[in-house]
Amino acid sequence: MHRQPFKVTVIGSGNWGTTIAKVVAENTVQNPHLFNKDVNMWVFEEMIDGEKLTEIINTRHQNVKYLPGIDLPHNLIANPSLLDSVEGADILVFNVPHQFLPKIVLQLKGHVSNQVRAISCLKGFEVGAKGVQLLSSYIKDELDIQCGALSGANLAPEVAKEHWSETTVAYQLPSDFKGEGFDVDHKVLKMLFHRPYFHVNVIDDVAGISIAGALKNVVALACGFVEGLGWGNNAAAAIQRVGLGEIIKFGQMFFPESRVETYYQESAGVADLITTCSGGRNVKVAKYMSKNHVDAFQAEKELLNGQSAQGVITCKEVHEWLSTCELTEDFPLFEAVYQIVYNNMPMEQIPEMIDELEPFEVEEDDEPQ
Ligand SMILES: NC(=O)C1=CN([C@@H]2O[C@H](COP(=O)(O)OP(=O)(O)OC[C@H]3O[C@@H](n4cnc5c(N)ncnc54)[C@H](O)[C@@H]3O)[C@@H](O)[C@H]2O)C=CC1
Ligand SMILES: O=C(CO)COP(=O)(O)O
Repeated sequence: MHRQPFKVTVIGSGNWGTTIAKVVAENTVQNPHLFNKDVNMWVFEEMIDGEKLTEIINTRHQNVKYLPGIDLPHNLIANPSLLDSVEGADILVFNVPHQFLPKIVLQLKGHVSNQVRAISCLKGFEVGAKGVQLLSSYIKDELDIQCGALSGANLAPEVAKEHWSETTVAYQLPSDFKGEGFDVDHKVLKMLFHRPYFHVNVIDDVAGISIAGALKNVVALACGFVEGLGWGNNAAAAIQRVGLGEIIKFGQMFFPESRVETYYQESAGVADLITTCSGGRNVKVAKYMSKNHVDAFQAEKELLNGQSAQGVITCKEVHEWLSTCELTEDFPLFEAVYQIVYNNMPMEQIPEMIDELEPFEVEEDDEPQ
């Protein structure tokens, strides 16, 4: 880590990756004392009608595949080489669908100084030898760099169009914090992400915002199933109520450092659950499955043009972890989503699966005469 101005690289260029890169690049231009103007964005290269996506971004300044119709700042530079894009960076902003993170981190190992600081915008978990891990902890452990998170009620297309929204950034200062002006702190992160249309609150609770962000995608799938069945708003609200309970329980059980207040006080909590269940990709994929009788992978393929509905993978990660702990019965909604997506359980069975009431037993004396 050098003295400011800090150099920033965004790793990822999907729907949210490109949107956050736009936000960051707008702020680096406006704050030259704090940040280097140019922002590298690592792009998983692909050809679009015979042209490289990186070349399209660098010449037409639009990500025509993952964020069409949105003009990008000219100081945002697409780079197809992961290692070249992180060269000299002080701050890494990770923003890829989380199934690709292990491969990316493996490539970065040995090429990133432990003085670099990072923020993960990913929503999901890593389940492996270390049990269930936050993605920020996974990045921190694998690369030996301090890593926080950004999560909120942020449907990318709305943020990209500069419609007002809020978000939460969570970051804990590392034990080798170098001091103001020499290191990343809450003030620097606010300057990096806050825009007039994108209001940032910076807190310490990395676990709370990450758990909420990962698990609301699973709840959104359940919401899409009942909506697709035509059960209406009451059913969707019931799913969100039960889902919120399971999100909080999961946090308290496996990440006791997370704070319950984060779920209702921060954009990353209930607000993100509501927006995702209203108009996110997860709810759309689940509705499509329900209406067209296709599986989740087919629905993703037909609907999302290469984008990812992260709940499809997260429900499996959650199931694997809960099975290891023999606790699947304690999270009936998460388990129902897993069974629907991976074992063809009929969606109509959700109410029975999540029913928390004891079966109503008629006493003999009460039986109608
Ligand atoms: N899109 C949204 O509205 C929001 C997304 N998020 C989260 O941000 C994270 C990133 O999501 P998006 O940017 O929307 O991604 P996306 O869903 O648009 O996925 C497309 C991206 O994946 C990349 N990709 C495809 N194959 C790959 C491979 N083999 N290796 C590496 N990259 C590959 C593509 O190049 C493209 O950049 C996810 O965890 C998501 O949950 C968070 C808030 C909002
Ligand atoms: O995380 C999101 C909104 O905050 C985006 O949700 P989807 O991935 O379901 O679109």
